[in-house]
Amino acid sequence: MASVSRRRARPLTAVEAGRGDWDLVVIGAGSAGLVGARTAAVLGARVLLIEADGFGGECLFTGCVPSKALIAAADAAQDARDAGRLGIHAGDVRVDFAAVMAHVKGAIAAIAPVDSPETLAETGVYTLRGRARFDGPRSLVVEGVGIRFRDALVATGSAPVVPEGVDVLTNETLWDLEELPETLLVLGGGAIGCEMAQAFARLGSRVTLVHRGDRLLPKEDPAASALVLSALRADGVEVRLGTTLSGAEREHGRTTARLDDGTTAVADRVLAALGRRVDTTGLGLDAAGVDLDASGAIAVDRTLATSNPRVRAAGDVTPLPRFTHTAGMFGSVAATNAVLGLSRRVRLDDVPRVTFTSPEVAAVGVSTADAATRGLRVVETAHHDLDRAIAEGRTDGFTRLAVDRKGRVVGATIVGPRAGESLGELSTAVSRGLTVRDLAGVLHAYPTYSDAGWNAAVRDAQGALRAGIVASAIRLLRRVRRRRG
Ligand SMILES: Cc1cc2nc3c(=O)[nH]c(=O)nc-3n(C[C@H](O)[C@H](O)[C@H](O)COP(=O)(O)OP(=O)(O)OC[C@H]3O[C@@H](n4cnc5c(N)ncnc54)[C@H](O)[C@@H]3O)c2cc1C
Ligand SMILES: NC(=O)c1ccc[n+]([C@@H]2O[C@H](COP(=O)([O-])OP(=O)(O)OC[C@H]3O[C@@H](n4cnc5c(N)ncnc54)[C@H](O)[C@@H]3O)[C@@H](O)[C@H]2O)c1
Repeated sequence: MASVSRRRARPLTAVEAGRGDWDLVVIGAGSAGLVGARTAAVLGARVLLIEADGFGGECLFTGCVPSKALIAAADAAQDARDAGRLGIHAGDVRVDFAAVMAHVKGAIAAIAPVDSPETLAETGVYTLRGRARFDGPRSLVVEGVGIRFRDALVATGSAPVVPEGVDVLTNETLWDLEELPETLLVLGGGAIGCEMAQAFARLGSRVTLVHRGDRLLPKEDPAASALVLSALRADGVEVRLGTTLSGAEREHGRTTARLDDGTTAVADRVLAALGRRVDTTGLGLDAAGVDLDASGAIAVDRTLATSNPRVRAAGDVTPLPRFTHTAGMFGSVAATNAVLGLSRRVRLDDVPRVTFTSPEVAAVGVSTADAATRGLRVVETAHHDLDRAIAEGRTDGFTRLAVDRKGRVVGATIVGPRAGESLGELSTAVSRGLTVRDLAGVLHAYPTYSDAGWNAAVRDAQGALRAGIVASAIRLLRRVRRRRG
């Protein structure tokens, strides 16, 4: 055992790292790698975390944090414009884009210290800045220095898909904008496309969104897609469905995009939100004996093992659901399995997801749209019937639960303000196999958006009282009570 790992954890040079005797080497300090490394350290392992760029990864620098900070500013602008509907007149709304971007950068700066090498050292994680490449099944190289490991966790993330030959912004470059584009063309109607199209429209850009599918957010309940489409159009976004980019020319600082339906769209800037690709070129996976799947992602089983039993993978580099919370949870499971020699499996049937449009779309488990084909029933509260939504004048939404034959909640979709906050309870229900009766029996504070799921559960539980053995028991008790006078 080399000298470094007996001392207190700290940032290392490659030469120092090369002298270590590592239980676990983690490649990539994004959500998966950070949580994986911290978990390993908590379990007492000698763990080295290697990062080529910024400790914090995509979520912190180019993903969740900047996008949600921008959305907060955009929503503030829209709330001010919209306040007239409640009798409040704020006057003309002026957007200071430089200040908005300063807020975005401030949010990143405020969170960054949590993921810094110094903070990681306090939790027992050694760190190394540099790009890692495997040169064998139990070894890798950073800056020409060989580092041996007992186990490794690959958490190197993904990159945006970009159309060939078109000058586009992506989530990696969007945050360098110094001026609000007067016109913006957004390609793709998934989470990034919808969130950013609405945010830029609310900040004052004229936005066109081009999506090849026939509905936005194709992974969600179609009723949610329809509400988001209406909301985007109400915010002034021109949404073109069922078409895609076939080519583009850039002249005089503007892009003319040709679409395959024969139309064109002209914009100052184009944002590509076309999904993700995994690029493991340069990672030496051949030398490590780690196989890829057909999409180019690292193939893993549910224990997050790769084809090399000493190498695990987690986060966007795998084909599993690509979110910060899955990256973190799966990174932790992979690290636990590596450090303790366990085979804990990750679950995919209770993964929650939230799209931060206005209204938000939050879902967990089985899609409520698939309920009928799976023999499930759907119980629902339309937000037109929800007192909190009525009080706020935000009734375009619903809360739907998919329920199996045993009464267990196996899926949910919520569309409405703060839907992501209401989802936690329904995620617990799906994850822990709770029934609608369990939910109905929990007192909920009034008036809240989480009332919607509760009300649906109460109605459903009351329905059950009118049938079968429970109804017979109730009738009997009623009769006995009457006889007693
Ligand atoms: C605009 C946008 C908004 C998003 N919003 C949300 C959201 O609201 N909620 C949500 O849950 N998810 C969101 N996501 C998804 C989320 O950001 C990702 O799923 C998550 O960050 C993936 O984490 P990761 O650890 O797998 O990869 P990453 O965070 O990409 O980390 C990989 C790290 O590996 C490093 N690396 C790569 N190769 C090497 C190498 N050879 N050697 C050393 N280091 C290397 C990289 O520099 C990087 O830091 C969003 C994504 C985008 C793009
Ligand atoms: N709130 C969140 O949790 C959140 C927010 C943003 C991003 N993310 C994650 O980031 C990742 C990337 O998001 P994304 O929105 O880029 O990907 P996505 O795969 O969710 O959506 C891309 C959409 O673009 C469409 N598309 C693809 N090629 C097209 C083309 N040539 N022309 C027109 N449309 C085309 C696809 O049909 C798809 O629906 C996802 O894994 C997502 O989960 C999550």
